[in-house]
Amino acid sequence: MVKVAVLGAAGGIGQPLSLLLKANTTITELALFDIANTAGVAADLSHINTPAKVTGYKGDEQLEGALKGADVVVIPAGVPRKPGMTRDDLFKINAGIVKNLATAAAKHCPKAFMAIISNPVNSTVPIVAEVFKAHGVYDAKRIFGVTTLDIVRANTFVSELKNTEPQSTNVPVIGGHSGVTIIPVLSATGHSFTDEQVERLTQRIQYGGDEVVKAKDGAGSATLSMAYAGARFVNSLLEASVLKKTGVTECTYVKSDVAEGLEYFSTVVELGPEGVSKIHPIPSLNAHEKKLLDAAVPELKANIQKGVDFVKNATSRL
Ligand SMILES: NC(=O)C1=CN([C@@H]2O[C@H](COP(=O)(O)OP(=O)(O)OC[C@H]3O[C@@H](n4cnc5c(N)ncnc54)[C@H](O)[C@@H]3O)[C@@H](O)[C@H]2O)C=CC1
Ligand SMILES: O=C([O-])CC(=O)C(=O)O
Repeated sequence: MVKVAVLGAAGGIGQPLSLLLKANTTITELALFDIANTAGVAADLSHINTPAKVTGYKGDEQLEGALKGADVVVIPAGVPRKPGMTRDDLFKINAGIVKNLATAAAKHCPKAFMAIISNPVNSTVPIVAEVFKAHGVYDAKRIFGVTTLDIVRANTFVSELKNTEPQSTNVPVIGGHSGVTIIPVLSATGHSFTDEQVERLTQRIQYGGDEVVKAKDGAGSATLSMAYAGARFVNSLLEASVLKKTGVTECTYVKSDVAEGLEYFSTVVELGPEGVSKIHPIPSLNAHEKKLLDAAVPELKANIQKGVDFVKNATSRL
């Protein structure tokens, strides 16, 4: 039995993500949770002839049912950006949402792999970790920030420039998931780029999210490409943990000591039966990439501290 719970399943990401997960034949139960509209999404997806039994859960009182027995919990719940906003501007609303959902997960499925999509990821991952610590069920190997969309974008943009197959282009993107904290390691692709190409690609990968926010013009941020990226990440987790495939890797934002002074960082991570199996070090960086890393550190550090403090302050008020 393999149960995946999607929290925020009726949203812009939640619906297409749930559709893609319904197509994964390893999953036997897909639990869809949201504060509204889950019944319709669940009924709709339940007619697809793949093994996963689809169930809908709505509102706080049904959260336990969605989470009980879950092997993987994916969280795309929360508000998206509008033009002019940073991901950090979402903290005010999303921090509380993620904290409450993590609290329920710590109680009802403490061993589940937690895949966090809700922004700002740089802060929401530490929030989930602190909640699990407060409940005495913390396992750093099981909590992931989903940064896969940065890799998906980087692969697309590089393959367009270099005329390579998009699926076999593989650009490591390390660091965090917002603006300057997103560090594409173009030097690791085996391609050569002019300085101007590096500049343009880096800017586009770091601000790919803004490109979509602008194009959607007030109607939200990336949903379809994020659903694709989220499904890719969950599929990799299940391949490594359930199907016991070896050598499955993804860049993901986890508790890590690869970057001095930072508690969380994304590099290539090998996935295994217990979640994180091996964290690869920061790949060798050229001078330009070292500068990107230097620029990322202070922002990432502040984002992480903000998440940690949010839970600590909330706990002390209890
Ligand atoms: N990690 C990444 O690369 C990306 C992250 N995101 C983030 O994902 C989040 C969701 O984005 P969208 O799906 O576009 O937003 P959306 O507004 O379309 O959907 C969010 C869903 O969350 C639900 N929700 C709100 N509070 C909830 C709660 N307490 N429990 C359960 N569900 C709740 C809403 O009812 C809604 O259905 C945003 O924070 C966005 O910034 C978006 C794209 C990429
Ligand atoms: O830009 C946003 O707000 C959503 C996001 O994280 C992305 O598309 O990478």
